[in-house]
Amino acid sequence: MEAPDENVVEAAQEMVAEGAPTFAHGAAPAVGDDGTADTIDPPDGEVFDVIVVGGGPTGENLADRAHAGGLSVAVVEHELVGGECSYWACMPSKALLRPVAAVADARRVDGAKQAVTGELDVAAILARRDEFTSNWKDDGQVDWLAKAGLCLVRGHARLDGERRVVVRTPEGTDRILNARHAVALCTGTQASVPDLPGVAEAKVWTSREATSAKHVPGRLAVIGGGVVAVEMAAAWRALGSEVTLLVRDDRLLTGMEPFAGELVAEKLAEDGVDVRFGESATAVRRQDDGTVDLTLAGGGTLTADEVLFATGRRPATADLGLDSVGLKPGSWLPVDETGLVQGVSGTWLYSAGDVNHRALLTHQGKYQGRIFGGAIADRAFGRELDTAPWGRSVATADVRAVPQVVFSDPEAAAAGLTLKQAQDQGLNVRAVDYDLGQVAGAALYADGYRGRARAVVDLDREVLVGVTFVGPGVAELVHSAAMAVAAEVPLSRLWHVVPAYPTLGEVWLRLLETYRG
Ligand SMILES: Cc1cc2nc3c(=O)[nH]c(=O)nc-3n(C[C@H](O)[C@H](O)[C@H](O)COP(=O)(O)OP(=O)(O)OC[C@H]3O[C@@H](n4cnc5c(N)ncnc54)[C@H](O)[C@@H]3O)c2cc1C
Ligand SMILES: NC(=O)c1ccc[n+]([C@@H]2O[C@H](COP(=O)([O-])OP(=O)(O)OC[C@H]3O[C@@H](n4cnc5c(N)ncnc54)[C@H](O)[C@@H]3O)[C@@H](O)[C@H]2O)c1
Repeated sequence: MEAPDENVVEAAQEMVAEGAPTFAHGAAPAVGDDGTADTIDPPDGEVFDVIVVGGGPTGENLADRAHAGGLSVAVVEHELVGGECSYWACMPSKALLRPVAAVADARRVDGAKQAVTGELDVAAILARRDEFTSNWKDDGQVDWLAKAGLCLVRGHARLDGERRVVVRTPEGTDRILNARHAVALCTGTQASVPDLPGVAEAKVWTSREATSAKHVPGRLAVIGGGVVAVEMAAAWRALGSEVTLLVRDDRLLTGMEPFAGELVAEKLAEDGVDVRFGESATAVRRQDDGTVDLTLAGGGTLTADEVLFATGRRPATADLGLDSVGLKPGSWLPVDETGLVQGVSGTWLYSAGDVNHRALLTHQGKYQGRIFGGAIADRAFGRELDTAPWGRSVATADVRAVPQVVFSDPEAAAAGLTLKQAQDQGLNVRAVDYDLGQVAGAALYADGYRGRARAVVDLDREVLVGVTFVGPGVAELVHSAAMAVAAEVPLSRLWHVVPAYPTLGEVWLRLLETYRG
């Protein structure tokens, strides 16, 4: 099976349909040739209108949009085209979790549960996961780049002053690229592991090992309480590991409404995960027999076969030549609303995706890629940008309407702000809550359905600024929430958006009825 790739399929179809040419290196048509563009006189090397560093989902989309806007684009990638998401993050993690959810759903329906008589087939799940990562080969995405008319440069890129990038190729030579208009840094993040005694020698797991492991560890200790910790604890528990989850906070998923973490923790514990709040490790030691001992902050030790540090991310900018443009190596790259890196003069240096720290999610990186790629082309051709909120050239949704799904059991799906985030922003809001189990569609979906929904209403404008659903099957509701929040649909009009009966979506009506009283 050829694994579908969420990052590229749509754009590939579009570009293939257009029959976009593959540029020879440096020979691409130059916008500067018409005399209207901002040009440079490169001392040496090849010249492109735009150089994109990092061929992850963000870089691919930004490159595609800049090219569609009429610019020649080089994409530099030092590992696999497709980035973290395709090989060690979204795709493999969801490939591990989907069979778990399918069986859990069947087990929640009387009449269906009787048909689930066996265990999960771990080997088949791992094999299917491997297919979804194309066995960690990027041929499919490399083909797409070529069809999209983008030039792939393999190697490690470093900035070397304004609009100049030096690429250390796999052969060990340096290739110099000059950008007429823009350099876009889309280098993503790496796992951030705390510098505990023994951690470097202990060969601990990060998200990379947790998503690509070929064997199920007997005992897995997971450190962290965020999305990676929750999803990977759920996946490996279902695949057979004894999992201990060490959470230094007093709840899981602190970025979401509190009830999300509560319901997820409850079910993880029911499924046999040992969830310990207010606990973390202070030292790690890999023993001669291969097991790992964790010294616990609260006293005592925990022995496991593997330990996963799911303790957040750091920007992949330590070896990117940032000092050559006055930026600090290893720092995040915050941007203005059009993607320009703050602290660098001119309109040539952009950053997009995880590395700018706006919203560490594939779909938001792709969104920024579309918006900033368009802004780069507009600036190159001297077109006026539309920078009003929700305008063509700004990534407003990053701050107002980010959707996210945690693929735990139950799923947690949210768009926009939590109640607390809205209050912290000074908005005059009210939370409207509803027990999802009371919705007919939910009762049909699963016997004894447990779930909850919250809408956060901006009382001054009577629009929604945030919506959260927690329960089996709610992932597919998230786009309705994102639409309501991003489109700022007045509640008076939402009243006319009639949910089909009997679906989970009827929760929308119940939330509105509860609000109206
Ligand atoms: C376990 C896990 C599960 C996740 N699940 C989801 C999910 O379900 N949904 C979701 O939306 N998000 C998910 N995420 C987050 C998602 O993976 C990231 O938001 C996304 O990958 C960011 O895309 P990016 O293109 O900005 O960066 P990346 O995907 O990290 O791509 C950056 C690319 O740049 C390359 N690069 C870096 N430095 C250089 C250099 N100097 N020279 C050349 N190339 C370079 C890298 O090799 C890489 O290919 C998950 C993350 C993890 C860890
Ligand atoms: N389904 C999805 O959308 C999905 C799935 C996985 C990851 N992601 C994204 O990837 C990013 C990374 O996820 P993550 O879970 O690694 O990071 P995170 O920042 O969401 O969570 C990190 C967790 O580690 C804990 N932690 C940090 N340092 C620690 C330390 N020294 N000791 C003990 N605990 C510590 C934090 O308290 C927190 O609970 C997130 O932004 C997330 O949105 C998304």
